[in-house]
Amino acid sequence: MAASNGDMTSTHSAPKPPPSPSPLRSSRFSQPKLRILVTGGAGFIGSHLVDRLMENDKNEVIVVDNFFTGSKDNLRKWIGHPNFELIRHDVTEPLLVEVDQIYHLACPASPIFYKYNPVKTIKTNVIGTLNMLGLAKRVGARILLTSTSEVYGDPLEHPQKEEYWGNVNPIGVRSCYDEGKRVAETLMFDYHRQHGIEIRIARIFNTYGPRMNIDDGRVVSNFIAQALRNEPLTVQSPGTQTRSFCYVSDMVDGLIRLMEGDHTGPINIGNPGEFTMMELAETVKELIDSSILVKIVDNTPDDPRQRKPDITKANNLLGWEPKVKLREGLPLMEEDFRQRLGVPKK
Ligand SMILES: NC(=O)c1ccc[n+]([C@@H]2O[C@H](COP(=O)([O-])OP(=O)(O)OC[C@H]3O[C@@H](n4cnc5c(N)ncnc54)[C@H](O)[C@@H]3O)[C@@H](O)[C@H]2O)c1
Ligand SMILES: O=c1ccn([C@@H]2O[C@H](COP(=O)(O)OP(=O)(O)O[C@H]3OC[C@@H](O)[C@H](O)[C@H]3O)[C@@H](O)[C@H]2O)c(=O)[nH]1
Repeated sequence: MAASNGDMTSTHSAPKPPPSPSPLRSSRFSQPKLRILVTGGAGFIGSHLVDRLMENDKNEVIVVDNFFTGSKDNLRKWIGHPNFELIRHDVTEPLLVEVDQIYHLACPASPIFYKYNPVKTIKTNVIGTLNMLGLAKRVGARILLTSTSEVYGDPLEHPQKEEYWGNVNPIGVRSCYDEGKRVAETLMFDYHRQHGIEIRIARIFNTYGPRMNIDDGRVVSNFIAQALRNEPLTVQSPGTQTRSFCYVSDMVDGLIRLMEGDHTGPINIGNPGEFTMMELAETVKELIDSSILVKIVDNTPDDPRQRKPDITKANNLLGWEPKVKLREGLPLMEEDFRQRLGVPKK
């Protein structure tokens, strides 16, 4: 188990050795495939991750999802494949499967969905993560949590480094998600220190790309869908708030490098290109239709005013950096949205 240079765990007491994996792993007679569980694998990032994992014939992928925001459609091409299994299951209930790695993504990610049933969101983050850690402990699996830039809250440091502890409202309407993910990170490190579980934590910054729900509610999907429907782009006030947008293929690459590497994290995975929401609206207009209007609408409480990852760690420890610029990624998403909305390019 690695606690390497620059790793935050090196400042804590030495963790226990990890629990042993299944005896089958050391068999000299059979060479079993690597069994990988992806929770939330029917969602946006999860399904792209599954596509990448399934490219390797030595992997067997099990997806667990309750289909709250995810869909079987995202996995259609793998259903029936001998290396693939899809289980309808809610991670707030215990799960008994035999696996070697766990990518734990299950959790609604768009603010409109995680605020829809905040108690369920926090249960998913806390009980769901506890269940996946219990599973990792029993079977000796390595587990990766997709945490979030929202652990930095409305950040007072800019750009955000992993060492920054954040500025989060513990009782606000976003807290079910922000604080839920913070507790999930705590649980990961406690299981690591107390039980020697091999953990990996990715702090994901806003990610976009094909396959996002058309009505996901996040800003990139909203603007593209609005532009294609000839509706005004709804910029939430003041419009000067910033985000950094990472294309989904870069994100998946970062997650796999983190899982396969020697560093527990937390590690920021995101694209440091920073845009105001007004700039994003102007870029979408320029790409899709310059006659589209922009409408300033009310914002929601506790919306972070700025967000930009410092990716020095991802760069140095994982050899990772994003490749796809916003202006390259948006047209790929536009094409996917055109197909799904049935709006051909003029
Ligand atoms: N996309 C982003 O910008 C972003 C940013 C930061 C963190 N993340 C994290 O990445 C992960 C995936 O995000 P996404 O954008 O693909 O969102 P998504 O909503 O498309 O995917 C989440 C998936 O989890 C499933 N799910 C939700 N609750 C569940 C439960 N209790 N049991 C089983 N399955 C459940 C959903 O049905 C869905 O398939 C989430 O953990 C999210 O917090 C995403
Ligand atoms: O129609 C819209 C939607 C959103 N916005 C603005 O766009 C910005 C980004 O909002 P989004 O809803 O896309 O996403 P957020 O940045 O708030 O959270 C996101 O990033 C962190 C992840 O963990 C979350 O899963 C993800 O939703 C906000 O400032 C919001 O006010 C608009 O201007 N118009």
